[in-house]
Amino acid sequence: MIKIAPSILSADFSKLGEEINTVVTAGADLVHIDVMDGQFVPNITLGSPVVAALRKTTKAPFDVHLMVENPENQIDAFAKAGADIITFHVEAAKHMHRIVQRIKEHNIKAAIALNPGTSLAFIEEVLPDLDMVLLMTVNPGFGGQKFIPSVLDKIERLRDIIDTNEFNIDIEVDGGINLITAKQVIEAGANILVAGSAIYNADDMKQMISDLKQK
Ligand SMILES: O=C(CO)[C@H](O)[C@H](O)COP(=O)(O)O
Ligand SMILES: [Fe+2]
Repeated sequence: MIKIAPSILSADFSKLGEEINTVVTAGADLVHIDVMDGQFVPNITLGSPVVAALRKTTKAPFDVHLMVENPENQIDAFAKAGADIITFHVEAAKHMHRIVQRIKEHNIKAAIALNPGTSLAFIEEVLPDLDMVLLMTVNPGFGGQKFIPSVLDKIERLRDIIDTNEFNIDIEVDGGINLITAKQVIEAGANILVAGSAIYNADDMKQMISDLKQK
């Protein structure tokens, strides 16, 4: 089953609570929250107090994508704020295994993100401990960027590893997902699609979410 996770990076930040409810009503399976620290990526977005406030506005699962240096310092705060999945970047992590365990201590899902230029080999040893892998299909930092097609091959290779080993791990993709690239990533083996601009700029969000699932 394909799940859609609208990224609130493309939402109107002056009314985030309403914007989340709009996509949840339109059929979002998860709410994707992009956390940027101005260090790992150039932008700064929001922190755990904002997530805690948004938690009061919906019961929908929060998929928190940490684009931050030293992610180990942020796990407890975002878990307490109400994250259901916490994803950190392998490129920012010195102690990957420890961070995964730290997330799991909160009884929530743990995921690792890989930039387009990062090899799957970096997560091989921790793969059995993960609930999800996020394969970035753009370089992180901004919404509305162009999909990088070379990641399709990486999605296929990860799908093969997961299926061969009978791991229960979701493959999420993030960046430049639209009606054309959604078809490509689903065929390659992704099952959770993040989409920001495609959903928030759509005239009919409900139709867009349903169309992105390629039903
Ligand atoms: O993590 C992200 C950027 O670093 C965002 O989730 C992503 O870019 C979504 O935006 P769009 O669908 O417009 O590309
Ligand atoms: Fe993201």
